[in-house]
Amino acid sequence: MRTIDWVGGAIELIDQTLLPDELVKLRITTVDELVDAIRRLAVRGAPALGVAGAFGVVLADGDRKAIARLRAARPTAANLAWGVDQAAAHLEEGRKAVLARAKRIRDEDIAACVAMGERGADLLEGDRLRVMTICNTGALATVERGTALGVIQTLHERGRLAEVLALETRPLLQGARLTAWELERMGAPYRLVADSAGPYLLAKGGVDAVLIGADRIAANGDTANKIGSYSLALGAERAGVPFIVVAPETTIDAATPSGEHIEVEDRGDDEVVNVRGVRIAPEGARALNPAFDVTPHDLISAIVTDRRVFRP
Ligand SMILES: CSC[C@@H](O)[C@@H](O)C(=O)COP(=O)(O)O
Repeated sequence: MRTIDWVGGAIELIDQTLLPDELVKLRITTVDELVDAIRRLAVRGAPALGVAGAFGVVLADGDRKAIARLRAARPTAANLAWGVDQAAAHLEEGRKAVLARAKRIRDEDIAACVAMGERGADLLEGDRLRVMTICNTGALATVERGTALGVIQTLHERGRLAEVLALETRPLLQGARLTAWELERMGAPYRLVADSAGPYLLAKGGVDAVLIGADRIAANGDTANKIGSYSLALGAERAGVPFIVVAPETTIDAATPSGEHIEVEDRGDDEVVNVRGVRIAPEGARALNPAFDVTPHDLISAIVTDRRVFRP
């Protein structure tokens, strides 16, 4: 099953806001519907956003304003603007050429995830690995298989996975709702942990590697990823645990020199003061809600892409 695809002249994607309770596919036929799906995280994860952006240009039918709206729907994941630009570069050649480029981006993403899974699993040493991860970097964040969770799936398929510690990932619980759902379907052993338990569990020595994805990697290796990644990087360094970023080359933004230039999306108060529609803070409570943080390159042991391994 693909997270996102082009089916019968429209985008078909899994509505991730309904997981793990319901597995429902949305059929998207306009750019406005797609922008709405991206903003409310029905489709999410950097590589999946790249594919969504590319197919979205087909739906835009040459409307430059609609393409600009789509490109700006979420600012941090490099892949969204990249996918839009790649497809839009073929606008002069007509709709067929735009659709062909978008389909190639989808197919390249599938191949990239297979390559990252193998390269990441080859890089790790040991036979009974206990790994920690945050957010969701699985098939749901790509077209198939995923990035960091793709490495974990490959380890599981090779019989080398002892356990995954998956951070629940407040405020939107991508770890609890999506990663746990994917690990269940894989039949992989896992336990969920509260985000604040991450660095303590690293310090206690129960983890062999931290594997995360990336939303944007600056030219110097500084990496934006889901909020909470930075505290895991600090905890991993202190504990001497490898901290590994797994992302396709399409997430590398060579035009951004370092992390301080990365725009971090602020998603507003509601997601923090409410959990799945239930208010948990007093009326009038305000919140800060950065969706991502930036891990400096010196805290990263390796960046595994579909083509190579960087050691910053
Ligand atoms: C393979 S996905 C890499 C990242 O996009 C992922 O770790 C992440 O932070 C996603 O954030 P989200 O806000 O759910 O789109």
